Amino acid sequence: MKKKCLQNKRVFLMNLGSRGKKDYTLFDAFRSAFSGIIFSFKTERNMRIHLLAAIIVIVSGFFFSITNVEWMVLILVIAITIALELVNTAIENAVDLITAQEHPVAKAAKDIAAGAVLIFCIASVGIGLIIFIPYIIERFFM
Ligand SMILES: Nc1ncnc2c1ncn2[C@@H]1O[C@H](COP(=O)(O)OP(=O)(O)OP(=O)(O)O)[C@@H](O)[C@H]1O
Repeated sequence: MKKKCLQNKRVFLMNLGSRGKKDYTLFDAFRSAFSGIIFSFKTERNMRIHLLAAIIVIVSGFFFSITNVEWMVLILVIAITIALELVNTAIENAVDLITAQEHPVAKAAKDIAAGAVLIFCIASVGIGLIIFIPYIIERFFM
């Protein structure tokens, strides 16, 4: 999958060169951004896990009728998690483009990017617990 996307990217860049940068419209930019998001969902298992977690959190938000401020926090947390995973995917692809060989610097780059996602995921779980535990206690234990 990654190889095919890399091939597509090379073909795209070659075509772009012949069309000229000016022909790259705002619509093209949005399309590229969406194809990046779809690429990440197709190639990254973690991204699909984030999506599943986001769906569970959103359904729980409706179930417990959380407040507007809590919705804003959750939306922000979901968006940042997915955005970080997208950056992580971009770094992984950039590293793979630079070297197909095992290299300690390539490992460090990928591990650090993954670490950034992990840190925010841990914070997200904490935020989720702070928001939902009082609702769970009120609904099921009182
Ligand atoms: N070129 C490389 N040289 C050395 N180690 C590498 C290299 N490529 C990947 N690794 C190691 O393998 C791990 C997994 O890399 P991979 O590119 O498969 O990402 P991934 O499975 O999508 O990772 P993640 O789940 O962390 O997003 C990296 O975190 C790194 O430790």
